[in-house]
Amino acid sequence: MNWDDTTDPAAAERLVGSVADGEDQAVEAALRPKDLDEFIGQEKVREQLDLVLRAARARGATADHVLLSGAPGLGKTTLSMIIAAEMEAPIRITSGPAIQHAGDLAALLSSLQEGEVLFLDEIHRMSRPAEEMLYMAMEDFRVDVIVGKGPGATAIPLELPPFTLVGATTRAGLLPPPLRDRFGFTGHMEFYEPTELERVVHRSASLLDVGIEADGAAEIAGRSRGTPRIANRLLRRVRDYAQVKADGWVTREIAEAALAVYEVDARGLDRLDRAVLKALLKLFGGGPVGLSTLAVAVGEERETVEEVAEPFLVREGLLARTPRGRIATPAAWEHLGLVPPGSRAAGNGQRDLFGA
Ligand SMILES: Nc1ncnc2c1ncn2[C@@H]1O[C@H](COP(=O)(O)OP(=O)(O)OP(=O)(O)O)[C@@H](O)[C@H]1O
Repeated sequence: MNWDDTTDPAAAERLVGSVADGEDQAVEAALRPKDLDEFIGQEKVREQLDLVLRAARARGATADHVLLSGAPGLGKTTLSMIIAAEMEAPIRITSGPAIQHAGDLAALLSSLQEGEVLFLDEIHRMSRPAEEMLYMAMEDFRVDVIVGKGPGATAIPLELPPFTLVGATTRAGLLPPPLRDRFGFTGHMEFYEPTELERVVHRSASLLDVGIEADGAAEIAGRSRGTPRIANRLLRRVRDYAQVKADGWVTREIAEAALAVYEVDARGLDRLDRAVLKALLKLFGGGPVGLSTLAVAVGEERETVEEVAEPFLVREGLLARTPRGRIATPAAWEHLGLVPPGSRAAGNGQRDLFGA
């Protein structure tokens, strides 16, 4: 699945976008769980990783390389920091797009300390030559530095200290098998359950010194699209509202009122998501309709509809992509309080397609 909405500017501006914005980056450091016990949810990954790390510690060895895959904002960076903390090792953080030349990677690898954790975000976006150098570095803790050009070029082997590579990717399927195979452990990060996100919201509220009722936390969690980063962001907006419009205490009513101001609905859809669904239902009778036509109808670029709005609508079972075009599911009609044309369900409080 394509979760990689990092390149679309429309994605970055959204309150429910999963990519970190400047404000997120500033506060996220304070909200990150510091060890595996504090890390909420992802039970399988946590349990498996715990075993990998304990075993490495017991052997006095550097932990195996770890690959973490999953959508943005699910906690891959946080887990890499936890890995370093649990191994009592320093961590270096960089990303695939920042390593464009094999020489950049050689310089980085040769400056690592023994046992250091190297977190490589967006590992699927590394250049080919750097990727090939990484194979040998991961397996043999050695790189060949090429000196000179053409027939006179020579490869000088450079020994590296043992290190743990933690690679993160939103697109595990894009990694070449030789790279994937060199990781000793792969953890697939799933979207979080609402009850887990409630715990995330409670924890963050306590760190941010925000008073919150259980109902208020549940309301925020239910609109957070399975993503802790979004939960934390919505909490901050709700906190603003509670401080400006009330006494600072977050109740269900306050959370609902605040998120209505920001146009994030009960299921976590925002203005763009609803515009796409509304056009599909009201203008095209639920489809099928082609992506380009749908994009024109909502006044957005085709890529914005496809990469920013659709993945969540599909995941929520509100929209389906078919060979004949996009179609709305019965859940979409229900969510927007509309009834499909020809349906005999009108009269139960829902409006039919043409507002009758
Ligand atoms: N399991 C969790 N428990 C509590 N908080 C979490 C958890 N996972 C993530 N968070 C919080 O969500 C925020 C985003 O997490 P993080 O930066 O680790 O995500 P990411 O998957 O690395 O995102 P990206 O792919 O964009 O780099 C952080 O502030 C972190 O505190």
